Amino acid sequence: MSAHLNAALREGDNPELTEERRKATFDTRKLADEFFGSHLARRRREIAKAIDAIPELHDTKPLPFMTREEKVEEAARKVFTLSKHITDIVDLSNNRETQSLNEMVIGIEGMPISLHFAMFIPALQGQADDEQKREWLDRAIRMEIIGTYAQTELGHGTNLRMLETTATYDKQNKEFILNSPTLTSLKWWPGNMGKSCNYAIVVANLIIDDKLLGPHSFMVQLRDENSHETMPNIQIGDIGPKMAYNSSDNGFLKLSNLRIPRRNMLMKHAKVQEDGTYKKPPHEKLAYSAMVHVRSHMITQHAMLLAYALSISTRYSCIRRQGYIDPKKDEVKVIEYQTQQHRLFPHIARAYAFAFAGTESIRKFEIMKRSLEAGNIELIADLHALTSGLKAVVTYLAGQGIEQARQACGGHGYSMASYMGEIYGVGIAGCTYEGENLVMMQQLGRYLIKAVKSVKEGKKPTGYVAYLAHAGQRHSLIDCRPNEGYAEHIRAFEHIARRQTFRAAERLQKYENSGLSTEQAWNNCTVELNRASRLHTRLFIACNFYERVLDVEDMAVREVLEDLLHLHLNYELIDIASYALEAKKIRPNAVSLVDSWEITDREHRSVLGRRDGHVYENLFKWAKSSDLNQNDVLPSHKKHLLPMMLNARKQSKL
Ligand SMILES: CCCCCCCCCC/C=C\CCCCCCCC(=O)SCCNC(=O)CCNC(=O)[C@H](O)C(C)(C)COP(=O)(O)OP(=O)(O)OC[C@H]1O[C@@H](n2cnc3c(N)ncnc32)[C@H](O)[C@@H]1OP(=O)(O)O
Ligand SMILES: Cc1cc2nc3c(=O)[nH]c(=O)nc-3n(C[C@H](O)[C@H](O)[C@H](O)COP(=O)(O)OP(=O)(O)OC[C@H]3O[C@@H](n4cnc5c(N)ncnc54)[C@H](O)[C@@H]3O)c2cc1C
Repeated sequence: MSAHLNAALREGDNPELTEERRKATFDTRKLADEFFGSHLARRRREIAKAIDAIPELHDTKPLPFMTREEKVEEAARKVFTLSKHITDIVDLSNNRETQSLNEMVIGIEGMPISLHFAMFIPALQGQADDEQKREWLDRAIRMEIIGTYAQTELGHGTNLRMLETTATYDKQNKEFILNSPTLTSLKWWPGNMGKSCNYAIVVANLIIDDKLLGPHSFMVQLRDENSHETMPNIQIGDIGPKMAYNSSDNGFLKLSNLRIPRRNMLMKHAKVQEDGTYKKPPHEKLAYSAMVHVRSHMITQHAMLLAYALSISTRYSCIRRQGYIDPKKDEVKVIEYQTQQHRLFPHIARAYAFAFAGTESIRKFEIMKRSLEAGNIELIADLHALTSGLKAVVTYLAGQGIEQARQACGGHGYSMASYMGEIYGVGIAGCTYEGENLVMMQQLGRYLIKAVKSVKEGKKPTGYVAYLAHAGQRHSLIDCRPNEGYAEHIRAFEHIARRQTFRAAERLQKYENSGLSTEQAWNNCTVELNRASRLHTRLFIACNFYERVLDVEDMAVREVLEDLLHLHLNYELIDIASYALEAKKIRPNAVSLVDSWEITDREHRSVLGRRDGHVYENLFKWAKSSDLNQNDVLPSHKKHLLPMMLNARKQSKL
């Protein structure tokens, strides 16, 4: 491809990176159109340009140099500034546009209205009836109120049925009385609940006439809308610093006989009438809709976190020279080492595969939402199974990829100048929030076991589990002939996933037949079941990648995506680094593959990943700007260490 077509080439860049960009065999803008979808790719460029023109939206100093209070304040300042411009910059109803704006301006460390957009609004959209939407949703969208989603408790998060917060209906006053009866029932973790929010959707166990009716959602006002002071009968605060996400004020909440009107229970599906008559929802798990919404959006978000880490380390690997391959020649760029390529390229392939899978999970969510609006609950189970598996596999593998990308930067990767520490901390939080990964795997496991049962009954499951009905078709890697095409790889993949799912199902059956209770038998098989879920999900990701590549029209882009697909399928199948052949093919395009993610320097917040490749001079600038360098001798040193040493010296002279 002729060099002038490469959109990432600029005058004055580090020549090491320019040399890489000149090798590109495709147009990075066209690949960006595939990665994000052409609409979002264009909008991201427009959003980045709009932000460039508003200096108040730029970082005042690098986030790693800020204290927690400064970070919280910086995020609040930016949210306030954004609120004046936001509707000129993005379409607020478009989650991915709004999310891109958030990542570019505020970054990944959290901000005071993350949960407001991620869960409070989606929960209202999914669970409030029309009258309730008129009362709260419009105000929430205009950001007159800020809300969060308060479900997890100090003692329980995963097992929702054991939540201890209660909402007892008082027929006489037509009110619910909310209580946190024990220490372990305190709400714990909800994002932005500590300091920022004035409302929360609180998930509590509904009790009517002493009858426990399970978790339901209630609108609770936490703080006065004018003074922002905590409301009576409520105790609230921040839970303290975390591994990452420290711009966010995750909080605790204690409710003591708090009375709220009957109509504060979200009543689109389940309803409580004035006389206390309870009407069940059409599907028991509709109250979990906000979680499914986030899970379906987490996949693209984690693909992006992986892309951040890989573009930092791939660019850096092309300006970092260390050691020799031929001792008679100059030191080489570390990207030339076979091990470096094996460390990075399979994860680059995964970042593309995850982004495509994420686009598909969002599409499926939208389809389910529309069909639910038409009164059809059939797609809920399929979507729950799909998003449970994807959420667990992608967050875990993205975490692994980010950590490999950090290690690929050597010592400088450990400095926060690389920003890898924060990307990793934020990435792996996804393994825990929205359902602990190994637990979510079991949710998919239940679905797979049902599919196996239906196959055994002679039925033919459709959709993502259709391949389970092809039992008996043996196909191992050894049957794969070179150049037989990707379909062969997919069939081998299907064989492995199917074999594992049947193995888990047979083991479960064996334990059940042996007289164990269903639950005990299940627990004895969960390692096998989770393996099946993992393989099923990785198969889904691979198939989706394959189908996606078939749709690409631009031949140069299609060719490089096929190289990545080939690498992905081999890597996934063999579960070890790919063959040298694929590595060699990817090598010339490595920088352009990451340039195609079009991550701006502002968004990256990484000295190592700078687009212009001028890393070393900027690392030195970074070091000079450290707070600790503002004084030659630190005040704390004068206070503690110096007296200690002086004292020690005095003692030795005595
Ligand atoms: C100005 C600038 C603007 C910028 C805006 C920016 C936008 C912001 C972006 C912010 C970005 C990032 C934010 C990050 C957000 C992080 C948020 C984190 C929030 C949270 O973590 S909230 C809490 C989440 N908690 C959980 O996930 C709990 C996990 N547990 C469960 O989900 C459940 O307990 C369970 C494990 C699923 C088990 O449930 P249960 O015991 O009820 O059910 P069973 O296991 O017995 O199964 C019975 C039956 O039900 C089916 N089922 C279960 N769940 C569902 C479901 N959700 N949908 C459908 N069906 C479900 C299950 O499959 C069984 O079916 P079967 O009987 O087998 O047929
Ligand atoms: C950054 C962050 C943000 C969060 N934001 C929010 C928020 O906004 N709102 C909110 O309500 N919550 C929030 N949470 C809480 C989060 O949703 C929970 O922590 C999460 O769902 C995991 O639940 P847990 O902490 O109870 O884990 P636990 O269930 O205690 O997990 C501990 C271990 O037990 C295992 N385990 C548990 N149950 C089973 C089982 N049935 N079978 C096998 N193994 C099992 C798990 O696999 C894990 O290894 C947040 C958490 C984090 C980290």
